[in-house]
Amino acid sequence: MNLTTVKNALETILNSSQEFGIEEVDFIKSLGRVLKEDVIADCDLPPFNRVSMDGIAIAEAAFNSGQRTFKIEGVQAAGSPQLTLKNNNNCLEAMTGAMLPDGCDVVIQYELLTIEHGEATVNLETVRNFQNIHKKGLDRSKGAVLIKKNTLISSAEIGVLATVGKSKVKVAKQPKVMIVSTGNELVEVDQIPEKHQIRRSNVYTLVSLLERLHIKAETAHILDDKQVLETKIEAFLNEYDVLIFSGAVSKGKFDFIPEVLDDLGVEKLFHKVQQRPGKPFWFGKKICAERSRSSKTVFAFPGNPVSTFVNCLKYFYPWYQKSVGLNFENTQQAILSEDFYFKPNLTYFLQVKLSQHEGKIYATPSAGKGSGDLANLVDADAFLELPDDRTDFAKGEVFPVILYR
Ligand SMILES: Nc1nc2c(c(=O)[nH]1)N[C@H]1C(S)=C(S)[C@@H](COP(=O)(O)OP(=O)(O)OC[C@H]3O[C@@H](n4cnc5c(N)ncnc54)[C@H](O)[C@@H]3O)O[C@H]1N2
Ligand code: MOO
Ligand SMILES: [Mg+2]
Repeated sequence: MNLTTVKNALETILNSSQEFGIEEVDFIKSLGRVLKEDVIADCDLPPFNRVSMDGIAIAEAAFNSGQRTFKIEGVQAAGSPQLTLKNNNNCLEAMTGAMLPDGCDVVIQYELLTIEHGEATVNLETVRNFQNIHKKGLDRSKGAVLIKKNTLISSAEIGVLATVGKSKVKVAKQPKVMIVSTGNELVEVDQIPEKHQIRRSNVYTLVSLLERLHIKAETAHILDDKQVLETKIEAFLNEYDVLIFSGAVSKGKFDFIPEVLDDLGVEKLFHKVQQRPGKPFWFGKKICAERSRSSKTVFAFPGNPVSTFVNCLKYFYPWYQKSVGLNFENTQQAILSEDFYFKPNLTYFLQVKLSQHEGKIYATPSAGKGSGDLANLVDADAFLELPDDRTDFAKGEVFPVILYR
């Protein structure tokens, strides 16, 4: 049997990544999306010399000439236009966030003052020019690139978008995704299964995995009926950019997905990967004739829950990340905390529990009872990727790790 290596499978998948265009969204809805324009400072940051302590604003020259008591001329509040110190020997009370009054270059906080009869006396030997003043343009200058194109928007970026007045922002369009489960044995979550049935769980795992990427996928369930599968999948291929299947890709009498996809003109790029779990993974693409640049991508994951889970993380995630312009290299690694043995000539995605010790991340095997044991996923945190070229993995060795928490 001809198995594709994990490396080749991933390479094929990354080579078939595609862009889905750009759209403009309200900045507050852009969390988790990928920015498709540079965000520029529309003014200096801060935009004016900003008082950073509540107190009084004075002229340094007056202080340096020996003066310690200053008559209060008025109050410079935040949100009020800039005042001017009329007499250089006086002061203005000035609040945090206010413009530094014209003629002042030092702010002294209330804690270091005594105020009596409209005069402030300073209990200090020296002052520093521009003390307690956040200087105009100190953080960034007008015109500076504050956020680069292709940045994943987090709460930090949301604040910056707001501050430069980007109420609408250009982001990568998300692919339209349909997640399909198959199988006569599956019933809905709110149903009581018969003795021969189980509840349908994989689609919900997949929906939630895609939600972490801020993709809102739709779902469907199709029984093991080739004709029905053909009709429904044909319609889905017309409507969606990506189809993700779970189940019916192995050798069973009712594992119709590969032949149905073939009948519908989806080109198989590989079927079966040299890995466990998730070996019968089928991946393909359909080029749409009428819009030649657009194509449909099909991830048909094996039905066992752990297979579906790990394959979505290992293959769909980087495909999506590359498609929208994000860095997709998984550089995370962990140290195996005990010896492990795995005989088959397959890349093994070992379920592990992670822990930290002296700044290092350790992975303790929590292998579970095979790819049907989805309960074990709750006890683990990640998959440690053990290469297919050997059987013994020693305590202390470092391997790539795919986290899901
Ligand atoms: N003769 C062989 N049999 C099998 C092989 C093989 O190489 N030769 N491979 C095994 C491996 S490995 C896997 S993985 C599974 C893959 O099976 P399918 O992709 O064909 O999936 P199904 O047969 O439909 O289901 C397998 C298993 O998963 C359960 N399942 C399916 N969908 C869901 C869902 N949405 N939620 C929860 N559970 C689901 C299903 O009930 C089955 O128990 O094939 C092996 N067999
Ligand atoms: O690929 Mo299967 O997932 O080993 O059970
Ligand atoms: Mg099967």
